[in-house]
Amino acid sequence: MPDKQQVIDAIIQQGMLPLYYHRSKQVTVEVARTLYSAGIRIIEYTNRGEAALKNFRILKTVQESEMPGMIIGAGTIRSSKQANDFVEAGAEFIVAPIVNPEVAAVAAKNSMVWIPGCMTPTEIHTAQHFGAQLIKIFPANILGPGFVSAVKELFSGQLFMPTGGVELEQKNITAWFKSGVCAVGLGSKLISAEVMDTANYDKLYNDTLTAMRLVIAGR
Ligand SMILES: O=C[C@H](O)COP(=O)(O)O
Repeated sequence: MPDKQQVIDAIIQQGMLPLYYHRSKQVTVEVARTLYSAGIRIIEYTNRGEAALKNFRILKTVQESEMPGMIIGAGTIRSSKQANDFVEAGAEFIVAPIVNPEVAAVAAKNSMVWIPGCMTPTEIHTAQHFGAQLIKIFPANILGPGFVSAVKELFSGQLFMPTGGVELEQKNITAWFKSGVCAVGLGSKLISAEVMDTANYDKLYNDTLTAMRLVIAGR
C-alpha cells in the first residue's frame, strides 16, 4: 500500500484524478482497465450506488492481478461507517464531498490521505485542522477558478483539486491550473454514463489520452 506522500505525489504527477461509478461489475473493471492501458495510475471509484462496495472489492482483486502501480481510492465517503467499509475493502485513499471529522479520523487511524470537499474558506480551514493535505474544491464549476485565486493566499502551501463540472477542454483545464490547483478531478466529462452504458472503451481510451495532453499543456 502506498504511503500518504506517494498518494499525493501520484495525484500531482498525473495532474488529474479520474472518478466514476457504475452498477455493473464488468463495466467497473473495464473502465479501470481502459484507464490503466491509457497510462492512468491513480483513480477514484465513487460510492454512488448500491453496488459500490461490492464492485470496489472486485476492482481491487483485478487491480492486484493486472494493474501494477495502480492506486485506487474510494470517493463519496460521507460517514465513518462508509470509510471503515471501504478501507477494509482496500481503499488506498478517501475522497469526500464534505468535511466530516469522523471520516478524517478513520483516514488518520489508517495513515491514509483524506481529500474532503470544501466550498468556503471556513470549510478549508476546518479541513486543514483535521489533517487534509489535499482539498477538493467542490462543486468546482459553481465556484470557478476565481475562487481558488482568491483564497490561495490565505492558505499558503495548501494543495487544491477542483472537482465537479471540470470540462474536457483546454480553456477550462488551463484556467484551473493557472488559478493554482495541483490537479483536476474528472468525472462525467471523461467517463460519461453514455460511454459506460454503451461500453465504448475506445472513446474512453482516446478521451483519456486527450485529457492527459490537456493537463500537460495546461499546467
Ligand atoms: O465528486 C464528484 C463530482 O460530482 C464529479 O463531477 P463531474 O462528473 O462533473 O466531473
